[in-house]
Amino acid sequence: MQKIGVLGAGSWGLALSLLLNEKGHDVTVWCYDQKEKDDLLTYRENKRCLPGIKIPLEIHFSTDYEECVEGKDVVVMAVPSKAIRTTSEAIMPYLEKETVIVNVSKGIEFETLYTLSQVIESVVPNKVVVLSGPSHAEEVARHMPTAVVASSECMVSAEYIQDLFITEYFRVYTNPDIIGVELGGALKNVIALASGVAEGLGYGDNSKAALITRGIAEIARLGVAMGGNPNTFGGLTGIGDLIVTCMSGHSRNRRCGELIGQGYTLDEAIKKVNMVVEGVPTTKGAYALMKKHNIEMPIITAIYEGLFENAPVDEVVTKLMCRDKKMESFD
Ligand SMILES: NC(=O)C1=CN([C@@H]2O[C@H](COP(=O)(O)OP(=O)(O)OC[C@H]3O[C@@H](n4cnc5c(N)ncnc54)[C@H](O)[C@@H]3O)[C@@H](O)[C@H]2O)C=CC1
Ligand SMILES: O=C(CO)COP(=O)(O)O
Repeated sequence: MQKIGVLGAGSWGLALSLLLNEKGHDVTVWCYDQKEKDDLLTYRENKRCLPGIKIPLEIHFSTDYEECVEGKDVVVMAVPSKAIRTTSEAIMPYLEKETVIVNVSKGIEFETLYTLSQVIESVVPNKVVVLSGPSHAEEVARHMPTAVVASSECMVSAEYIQDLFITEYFRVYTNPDIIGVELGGALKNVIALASGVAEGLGYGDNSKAALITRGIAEIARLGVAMGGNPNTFGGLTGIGDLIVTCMSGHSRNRRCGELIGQGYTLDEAIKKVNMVVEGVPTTKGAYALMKKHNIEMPIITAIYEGLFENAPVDEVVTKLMCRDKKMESFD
């Protein structure tokens, strides 16, 4: 039995806590505030983001970092990307040096343009593993077969986390290409916003197939420029996660885009989704990375202009479709 702290009591933190508890581990979940903790203790369910999933009594809840981090073998970071740095700083005094950190959050820190493992590593000296892939919490919590990837610069740590999480319904591969794995997981959320907008505008499956296919070309172009292995973008954390997020009714990013396509403002759409929509802050980071690496990313540019420069959606679509004609390329 391993002692595990899970930071974040939203849908993903809870789905992974359930899995680890089923495997016989001792799990303590850090809650953002007293109300989140009280509701979980009262209802043994998170009605906001995982309704209908009961949380067993063996899973503990706390708002105290010390209780969730000190003496743990593994600490799972499942807070929104914007809170990864402050959370890393807050847990630093309680972390033991052997504790392995698993980041399951997806995003880019805008101020530094770091991936989230880079943010964590800039604060704490511990080994960091990224767990990523096509994995909606709503399905994992219901034991629906899912396959993901554990990635780290330290393969011993990646294999430890592979063993920790693997079950008959949750298959975990390893991949040493941490930058490729993380960029795939972060950037797919921006393309999923675009897929949602297409849905909201009443477009069909052709449009979504085009966004997915050209979207992965953009993600891979940036990912390779930043040192990622091109093969990673054809795998679970690349095209796999992009497909599920662009197509699934569970996706928060796709839903947010759909609402925007239907005419809601960005703020209204985020409020209606009522869970973290990582594609929105990630669009800013992706756009800045595109400029920094001098790369062409037309879909990400279109989403940036639509979200942050108030470009009307129909103009954005026309601009995207009427660019100079060219040969199909995959790099
Ligand atoms: N929900 C899913 O199916 C999956 C989510 N992810 C990623 O996991 C991360 C968390 O997502 P969800 O669990 O869906 O989010 P959520 O919105 O359901 O919950 C996030 C949790 O983080 C904590 N939190 C909220 N605001 C905070 C803040 N300002 N500072 C510190 N903690 C805060 C709270 O405990 C909250 O319940 C995101 O980066 C998401 O992209 C990755 C794979 C699957
Ligand atoms: O990363 C995810 C699935 O792999 C979750 O995506 P959403 O945040 O869009 O629901």
